[in-house]
Amino acid sequence: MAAQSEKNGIGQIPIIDIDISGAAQESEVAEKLVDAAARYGFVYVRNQGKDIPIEAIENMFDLSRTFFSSPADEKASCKITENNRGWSGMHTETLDAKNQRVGDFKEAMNFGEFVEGKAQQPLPPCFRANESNLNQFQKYCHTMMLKLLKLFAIGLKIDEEAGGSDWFASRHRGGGPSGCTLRLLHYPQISSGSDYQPSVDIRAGAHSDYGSITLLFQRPGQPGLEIIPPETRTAEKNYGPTAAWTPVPVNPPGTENDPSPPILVNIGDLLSHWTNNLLKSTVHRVVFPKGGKDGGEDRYSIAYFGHPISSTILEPVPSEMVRVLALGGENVNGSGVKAMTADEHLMSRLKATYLGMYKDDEGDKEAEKVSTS
Ligand SMILES: O=C(O)CCC(=O)C(=O)O
Ligand SMILES: [Fe+2]
Repeated sequence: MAAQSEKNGIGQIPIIDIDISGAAQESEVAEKLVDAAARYGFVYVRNQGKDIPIEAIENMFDLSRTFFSSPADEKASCKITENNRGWSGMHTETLDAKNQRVGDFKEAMNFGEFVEGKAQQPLPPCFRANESNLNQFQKYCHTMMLKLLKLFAIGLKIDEEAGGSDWFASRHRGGGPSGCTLRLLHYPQISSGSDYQPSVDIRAGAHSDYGSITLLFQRPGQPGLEIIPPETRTAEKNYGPTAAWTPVPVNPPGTENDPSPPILVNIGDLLSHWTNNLLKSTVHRVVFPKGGKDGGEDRYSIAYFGHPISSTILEPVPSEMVRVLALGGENVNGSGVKAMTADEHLMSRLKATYLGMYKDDEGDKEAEKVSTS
């Protein structure tokens, strides 16, 4: 099928088809992908079940519902630890501490990498019985991430002699652990009598993702994601209610008849930092549906956070498009910045998110330093 990209109006995130045949089409799609990532930091990837079978996505959502409805002590048996794996309950995570009164109205389950098909973390019975499906789903996501990274490298015209189209992908596969994380998310509906304040409370506070790229799976009829388009962002980092929050529909026009909503792909802080902010790490959040206290439905989503191999040194990207953006200061290509590894970058961001879980308090300071915002 022909690759297709359309900008359906101002402020709308482009929809791209990555079902590619032939090199000419590949570079056309790659260019569109880089344009979308440079302008919005987000792009919809049509989902016809070619990269990831629709059934595998449906099964993951079924499993997610089963897990989140299981008894509290079962969930507590795999509680999140410093390695960022496991279950985090309601209000555990506070993505935007400056603007939030309480933590996010969500619960989540993080899976780190599997080794030889086995999870490297405690699993409650429902996941234990589905370990091979979880492993397979993670593989699908990882493979799709590598395909996208290849397209980004082509779109950025990375120098052939330095590795060309494989430059990013080769730093995300084989040889050692990485921060790659599969995350199931559940945003429960508000029960009557709960301490929920519609004017301030939020399902997931404003944040940008930490890694290279994120794949996000959403469900029809369960909206809530919003972004601040980079071009509307102000210098003073206003992520509060008066920022230019723009809803991101689950099914943008033209995708309603696809077998599954498009997969949203967004750029994380690390890839933005790495490309001297050519690709944007866009701030986003998840809000409650309008309608008040007793309204709304449960919302489920699944995110795959792609990261380079932990020991990867974030050396300058050998691309003229990236080099011309080197202005010094925060840029990897500039002077005076310590070349950090992917793992150092990730740890600095995690410490800022899970207030209190990491014992030292350096996280906030380090996060400020590496933030691409
Ligand atoms: O649930 C969503 O739609 C977004 C989740 C998200 O942004 C995250 O977990 O980083
Ligand atoms: Fe996110």
